[in-house]
Amino acid sequence: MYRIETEDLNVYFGEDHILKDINIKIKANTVTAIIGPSGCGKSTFIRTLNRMNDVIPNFRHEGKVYFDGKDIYDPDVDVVELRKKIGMVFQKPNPFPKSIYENVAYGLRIHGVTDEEIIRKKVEESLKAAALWDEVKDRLDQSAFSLSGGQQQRLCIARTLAVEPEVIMMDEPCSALDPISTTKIEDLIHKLKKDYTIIIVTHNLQQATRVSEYAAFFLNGELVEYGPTEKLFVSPQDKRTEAYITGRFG
Ligand SMILES: Nc1ncnc2c1ncn2[C@@H]1O[C@H](COP(=O)(O)OP(=O)(O)OP(=O)(O)O)[C@@H](O)[C@H]1O
Repeated sequence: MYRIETEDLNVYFGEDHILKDINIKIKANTVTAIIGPSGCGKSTFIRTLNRMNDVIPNFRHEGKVYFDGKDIYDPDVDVVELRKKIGMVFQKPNPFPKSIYENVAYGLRIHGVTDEEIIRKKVEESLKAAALWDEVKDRLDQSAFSLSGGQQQRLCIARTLAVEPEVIMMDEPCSALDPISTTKIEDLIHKLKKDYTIIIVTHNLQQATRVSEYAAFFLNGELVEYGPTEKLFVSPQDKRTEAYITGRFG
């Protein structure tokens, strides 16, 4: 069984047809890169996978989105629980105006965990998993805003990990970061793959080749090509993929 699967997925914002007949199957414990020029629907696609588009008033979809075989748009699906299982990290680090510790503890508290010892252990475990613990262990009470941009992004990853997701979606997580912080996030993605399924939107094609095993090329709302990253980059099957990866547009 695939962890995430879409079947003839179409997405509309009002009259605009944003995603067209998307069929994709994503295996557990893999990293999939979503690539394509600006405005082709990458963010809309991943936001459809954990129902984040639901908040947009004129959003409408047709087709199916399965998570572990269950259609996430079925009426009996608990959306809060779904978003806990399919976490999201955004382009710009967005820590809360709270301490480093409380940023990671937050998700546990809103999900009803009250035992401080459990929370403390989970905060430490999540910060370690996000490769941030050694840098912050002596300053957990300081504001999250005292961290560098790269550290803030790893803090946001720790916050996502704390609620034990199964899938982590990252929407251009390195685009606001310097090269050293970018390398740290990429190393982290390699490590996290063992325990999580990762979907990353990136404009950086080198990054896609460095971190992902599968790549999906979107263009004008269509999924033009999807397959093993190496194959897609070395021998693209579609002329449009070839044009994009060789820098002829986008
Ligand atoms: N809330 C919205 N209401 C209406 N149209 C929207 C909304 N959000 C996005 N769109 C449109 O949907 C299309 C796809 O946008 P999306 O943000 O998914 O593209 P993208 O590939 O992620 O772009 P980028 O790489 O620039 O972030 C665009 O034409 C955009 O204008």
